[in-house]
Formats: sequence, C-alpha cells, structure tokens
Amino acid sequence: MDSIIEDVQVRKILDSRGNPTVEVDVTTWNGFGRAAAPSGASTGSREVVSFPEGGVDVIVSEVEDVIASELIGMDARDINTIDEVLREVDGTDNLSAIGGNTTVAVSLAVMKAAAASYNMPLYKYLGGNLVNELPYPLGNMMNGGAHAGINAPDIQEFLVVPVGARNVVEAIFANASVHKKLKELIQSRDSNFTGGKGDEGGWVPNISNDAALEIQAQACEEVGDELGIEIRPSLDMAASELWDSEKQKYVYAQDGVQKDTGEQIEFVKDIIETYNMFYVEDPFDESDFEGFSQLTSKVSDKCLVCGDDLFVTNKELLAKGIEMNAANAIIIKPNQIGSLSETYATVKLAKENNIVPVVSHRSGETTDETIAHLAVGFASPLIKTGAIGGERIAKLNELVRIEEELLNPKMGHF
Ligand SMILES: C=C(OP(=O)(O)O)C(=O)O
Ligand SMILES: [Mg+2]
Repeated sequence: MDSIIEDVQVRKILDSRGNPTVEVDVTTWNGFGRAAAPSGASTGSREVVSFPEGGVDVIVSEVEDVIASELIGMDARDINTIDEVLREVDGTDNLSAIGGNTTVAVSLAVMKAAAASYNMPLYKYLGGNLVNELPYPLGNMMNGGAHAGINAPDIQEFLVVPVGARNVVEAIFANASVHKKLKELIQSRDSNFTGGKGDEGGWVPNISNDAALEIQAQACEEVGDELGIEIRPSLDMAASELWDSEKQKYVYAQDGVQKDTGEQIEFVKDIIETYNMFYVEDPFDESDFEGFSQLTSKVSDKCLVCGDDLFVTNKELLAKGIEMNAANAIIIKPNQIGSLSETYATVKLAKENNIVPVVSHRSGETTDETIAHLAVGFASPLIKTGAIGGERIAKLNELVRIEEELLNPKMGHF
C-alpha cells in the first residue's frame, strides 16, 4: 500500500551543456522519488536512443500521460514489471519511440519512490543493511577529444584514482588537489592557457597527448607525496572517436599520427607500463572485441581495461566480452540501456565473472545524485563522476553524506 504509485510527472530541465533533458517525479501513497537523465557526447552506436523525434517537448506533451496512466496503481517496488511496461509502451528494441532517457528517468524515480515509501535511502534499499563499501572516485582532470575544443589532446579523458585514500572525504579532496596542481602544470607549459574546461570539468590544455600524460603522472606523484597517499593515473581513450573505418586506422590529429590496430595495442600497452596506469577505458573501437582481448591478456594483472562504448551497459554484449576475455571492467551508465532492472542485470553478470563495474556519469549531466546511490548499492568499487563542477560534485558530496550514515564504512575492494 505504502508504495502504490499515485502520480508520475515529467518536466523539461537543463543539462550541464545547456541542452534539454527530462526530470521525472514519482509520488506513491507514502513516498516520493525524483530522477533526471543525463546525455552523452561520445555515445556508443549500440546504446538505446535517448529521445524520440521531437525531443523532450514531445515527452512532456504526449508521453507523460501515457506513462502515468500505465503506472498509476502499480507497486513501485515491482521494478521489473514496471520496466517491462515501459518497454511495452515504447514498443521498439532501441527505445526510439519514447526514448531511453525517458524510460531510465522514470525507472530510477520509481525505485527512489519505492525506497522513500519505506523511509530508506536508495543505496540501502538496493544494497541491503549490510552494505558498507564506498567507491573510489575516478576523477576527470583534463579533457580532449569529443569533450573539448580544437587543439586539445586526442585522448578524451585524463583521470586519476586516489587508490590510497582511506575514506571518501580524503579521496574527493585528493582529486580536487590534483585538479588544482594540473592547472599550474599546464600554465607552465602553455603560457596562453586561459583556464578553459571541457564538458566534465577537466582542463582543456593546448598540448600534445604525450605532454598531457607526463603532467598527469607528475601531478599524481606530487600531490600523492604531499598528502601521503597513492594516486594513480587513468585514461578514457574513447577510441571509437579516433577510429577511421575507411583508413582502418586510429587518427591522432593533435599529434599528426595514425596507428593500425597492432600499433594501437603496443601504444596503449606502452602507456600503461610507462605511467603505471590504474585504468584504461575504451582503448579500441567499439566493434573491436579482438583488440580489447589482446590488450587485456597482456596487461590484466596490472591495469583495469574497461569497456564503455564496447558494452554500452548491455548484458548480451558483456556476455560476448566475458567469453572473449575482452576486458576486466565495465562502465555502467543506466541511460545506455534504458532501465534500472536491465542495468542491475548487467552489474550482476559482471560481478559473477570478476568484471569490475564502474558506475558512471555522462558528459552532459544534471545535479541528480542518483548514481552515488547506485555505486554504493551495487558495491561498485569505482565511480566515474568528475572532480569539480556543480553537476559532478552533486554525486561526490552525496557520497560524503552516505559515508557519514554508514556504520562501518570502508573503501571498496577490487
Ligand atoms: C562519460 C563519457 O562520455 P559520454 O557521456 O559523452 O559518453 C564517457 O565516454 O565515458
Ligand atoms: Mg567512456
């Protein structure tokens, strides 16, 4: 009774790029849940479609009533059935009729309303009373590629993980310190640097990929020494954005070089070894399971090789990756697959096969904090959600609050 859905409301709100997105309110007899959907810029081609033709306005004017009339009277706890109903309302495989951003925002708002109906925070409702592990933040320091402007490095994201941090507060301030240190290091190499930032709050320097890798490592070392904790560099190469299918080459425009798959494998392996990378995401094109597999077999003992565009949070693609030993980590972005229950199914399959799930933001975000709860509830040892900026710290500061609530909080394990 407490969790029977009484109302569903959809509104158009701004995302961090100034684009429209949806926010959904779900009201139950005894609770309330609100969730908003983010948007990608370097999206995987096998993601569900974010919005139908006509965009968010069509959702508000035409779809809201249809969803509300289906969901009112249902029990918000029954998320599997609710997600199936949303898929039936859409009627397409890729959710192109009402949009995966619509279904995911409804799905997450429903689950938050279910939790609130029983006075529970979402992380506890999902993970149970014994949940006590917090994720290490994978913080965005410098941006290139599709998240930055011209003259930026080709590599999309230069990230760091404070692997030696003893708690979330120490971890997020360590990342913020590295971010500050990098501003100084960029200024020392580029006197014209104006302090410009990319979509996720990382600096956008006008320097080569090599120079960016060098100062990333330097900043980790210097701040790590100052704070007395180990901080490791990491990357999201978003290599689908670099892959030229006609040339069959990865094109590094900033450096003026091109690499075939064999050269890319050696290049990435060399970066991992030279810089002691903790984590490398999407080092190959989204269709190249074989390239992933070759790299993973060479470096999986020392580095997480993570699939984002490769898996798009899709259980079937992950199953293929597991069979081919393509990766030892997977990015989890609920709006790539369109619902909480399907997201959970992918996380479960990953964990059963020792694949590290990394709950992640998108480059276009809102101040919605839900992924902080998903990371804790799913016991994901890493969360990728930026280091600074309002829409990024919304998640990080929520982790601080969650840490405070837990009885014996611990950092996650790999
Ligand atoms: C967060 C990312 O970017 P986007 O949201 O643009 O896919 C990413 O590629 O990991
Ligand atoms: Mg990525």
